[in-house]
Amino acid sequence: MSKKALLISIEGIDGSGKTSLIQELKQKIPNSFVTQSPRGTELGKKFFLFTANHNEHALTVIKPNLAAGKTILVDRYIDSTFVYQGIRGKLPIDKLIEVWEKTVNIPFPDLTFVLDIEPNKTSARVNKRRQETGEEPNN
Ligand SMILES: Nc1ncnc2c1ncn2[C@@H]1O[C@H](COP(=O)(O)OP(=O)(O)O)[C@@H](O)[C@H]1O
Ligand SMILES: Cc1cn([C@H]2C[C@H](O)[C@@H](COP(=O)(O)OP(=O)(O)O)O2)c(=O)[nH]c1=O
Repeated sequence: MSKKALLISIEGIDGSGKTSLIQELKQKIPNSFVTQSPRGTELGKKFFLFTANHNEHALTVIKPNLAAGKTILVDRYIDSTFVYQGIRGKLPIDKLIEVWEKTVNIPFPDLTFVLDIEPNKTSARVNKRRQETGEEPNN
């Protein structure tokens, strides 16, 4: 019997090292697939917009690749919704889960790594990354 494919999410603040860790893991895990949860636009930082985005991403990217037996490494996932739309947006997390259970089908991760770093350590990293990549500041 083939083993169940794993859905692994990597969470952490901007500059905590999610992208770098995922690139390392991708080299080490055979048959892995890397994806990134949809980011919000300026208009789209609300729970229902993220829910629609996560659902679409689950349907079109996550589930087909799990079904194909790939180990999925996802850069930010539903814990980002719990933190940004839930805790920061002041919506109770049990209500968010209840809405998801009733309306959408977003697979929960089998394993989550949270990259825990002092926020003041990430600003130097993000500045360095901006210089290297020319990315624009977020806000
Ligand atoms: N463990 C680490 N130690 C020091 N610098 C790191 C480490 N991991 C990543 N970086 C650097 O920090 C910056 C942000 O990393 P990145 O992987 O883009 O973070 P995120 O995807 O979480 O925003 C990059 O310039 C990267 O090279
Ligand atoms: C996936 C997701 C992201 N977000 C937010 C968190 C971040 O502010 C933003 C992503 O910002 P971005 O700078 O693209 O992320 P990274 O940390 O990977 O560099 O989207 C939510 O609010 N809810 C979500 O469900």
